[in-house]
Amino acid sequence: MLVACSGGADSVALASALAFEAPRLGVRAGGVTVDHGLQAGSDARAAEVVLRLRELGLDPVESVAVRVGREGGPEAAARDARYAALDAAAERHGAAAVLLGHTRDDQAETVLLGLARGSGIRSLSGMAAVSGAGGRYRRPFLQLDRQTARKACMVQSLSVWDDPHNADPAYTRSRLRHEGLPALEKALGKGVVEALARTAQLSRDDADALDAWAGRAAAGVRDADGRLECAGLHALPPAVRRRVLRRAAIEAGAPAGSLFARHIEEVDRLITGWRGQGAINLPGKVVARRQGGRLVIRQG
Ligand SMILES: Nc1ncnc2c1ncn2[C@@H]1O[C@H](COP(=O)(O)OP(=O)(O)OP(=O)(O)O)[C@@H](O)[C@H]1O
Repeated sequence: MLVACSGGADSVALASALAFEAPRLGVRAGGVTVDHGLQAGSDARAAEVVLRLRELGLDPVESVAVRVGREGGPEAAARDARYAALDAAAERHGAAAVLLGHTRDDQAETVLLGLARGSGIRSLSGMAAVSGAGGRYRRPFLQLDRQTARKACMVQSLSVWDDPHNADPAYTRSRLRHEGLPALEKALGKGVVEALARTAQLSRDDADALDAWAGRAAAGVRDADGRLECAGLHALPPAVRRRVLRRAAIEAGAPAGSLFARHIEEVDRLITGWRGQGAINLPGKVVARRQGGRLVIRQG
């Protein structure tokens, strides 16, 4: 197992927990830190994290420098580069799992961000405890509050580094962390973070059930040429129909990350609205076109 450590309290606490548990679990435990190169001195900090991980007894430990592109904004680009580097590190070391330090507070923030975007329940289900190809990514602290992780570091005198981005009001997530959630806790009580994390779990179960339903429904409305029958689609509950449409768009080559609810709603109106004919352009050069009683979604 490899722990992905930024040097922040959450992932340092996780690294220490992994080092402690590894002998009992009978696993070899290592660590990796990613240097995004976005701030002056980030390489020195990465070297410091490597030292700390070694002191905890983790082996192998490495720091990986990545080049962050600009696509989708700096936060998204850094995340993409980080996951690519973590994937490569897992391959290099033959690691079955990469542990991430996301906590219940991160989960609550993710749910609120989804709510504010007007997303469906898949977004409200936040981060999964297990994700990635072959279930590589694990988030063992997803039920743990951030304060406990911080305390664990203090009790063990583990030095941690606070990413200045996490406190920078220019970032939506940071405003939510430092202003939004405390205000919500003041108004609604301390249990709000835990409640939001529970919402995430309930939404995940519901979203999984709807996805399974949509998988079966898709087979029922598709003709031999892969076109979708509008009458069959129309008869489906909207939540299932939108999932069938989304799945068809992704199969036609639309990148899942750029396919938003508003795109699917537009395609949905080709079936349910007055626009009997017409075409909707989707990301990835995919076009959804109504042809009489059929809907064709393919590369345009
Ligand atoms: N530069 C990095 N190198 C390695 N892993 C990272 C890095 N940045 C983030 N991670 C991993 O992703 C998790 C979530 O990171 P994120 O920045 O979203 O949250 P955070 O609350 O700042 O976490 P932390 O307190 O551990 O830095 C971290 O706990 C860690 O496991």
